[in-house]
Amino acid sequence: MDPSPIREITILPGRNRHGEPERFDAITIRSGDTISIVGPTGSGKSAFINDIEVFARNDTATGRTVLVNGEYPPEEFVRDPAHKPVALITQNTRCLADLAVAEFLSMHVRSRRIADDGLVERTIALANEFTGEEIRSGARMTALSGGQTRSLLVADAVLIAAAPVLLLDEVENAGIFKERVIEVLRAGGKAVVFVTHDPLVSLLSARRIVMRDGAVERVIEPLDRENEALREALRLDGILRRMREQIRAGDLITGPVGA
Ligand SMILES: Nc1ncnc2c1ncn2[C@@H]1O[C@H](COP(=O)(O)OP(=O)(O)OP(=O)(O)O)[C@@H](O)[C@H]1O
Repeated sequence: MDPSPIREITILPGRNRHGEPERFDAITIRSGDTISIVGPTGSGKSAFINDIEVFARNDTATGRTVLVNGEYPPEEFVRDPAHKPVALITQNTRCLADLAVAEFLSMHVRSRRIADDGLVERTIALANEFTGEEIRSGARMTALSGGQTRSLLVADAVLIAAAPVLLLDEVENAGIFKERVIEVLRAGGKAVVFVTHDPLVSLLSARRIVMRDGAVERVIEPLDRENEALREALRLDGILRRMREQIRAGDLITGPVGA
């Protein structure tokens, strides 16, 4: 029998790097939530999402505990990839299967016993909404670029694994359209937690967790107080995106850039 659906994931405080207790009560993640984890290098951002990925029970370096629907999660959530409700995608996520993209996805569809003929094509189409470099169904998985691989794995996590919670560890640096990813995840009722150094991703998230010294230092919910900053970040991101494309295409960038 399938474990009951996830309503919420709760993170209970642990300790900072010096063994002192963290000063938050509990952080709850629900469907549709967008959360960014920010803070200096080495402040414990990845450790925070790794605690969620492994459903920590005071058994990791941070001493945090992660509950599902207010209880310790069932064993399948932790051990069985087919039931795991959390998908973690990092910059280092690589695919070792030497298969064509469509074969790889079909294998995943079959292993989950999903009867849906168009699912593989829809997954590739969704991945192509996330990346500017088109992924073709016949391409080898091992030949995809970093941005293509992560776009495909996000699309796979959304449509085939159907994970309700996505943890994305600094995936934005490598050729992914972050706005589109956030839009799709939000519309699909996913909860998404980003570890990020990118101001736009942080501003697009509804909540921001600030890490320092291995601990959660603050949880910020800006509501609409950052709307102006968000508008500006979107404008600047658009300029940078166009420049990146022109540079990649070998063009010389002349004339006004702010249009
Ligand atoms: N509360 C803690 N107690 C003890 N060790 C911790 C704690 N939090 C994080 N660490 C350890 O500190 C190191 C750095 O943490 P982490 O990789 O999570 O930082 P980060 O903010 O993701 O850094 P970067 O921005 O460079 O990716 C890791 O080895 C991690 O296991």
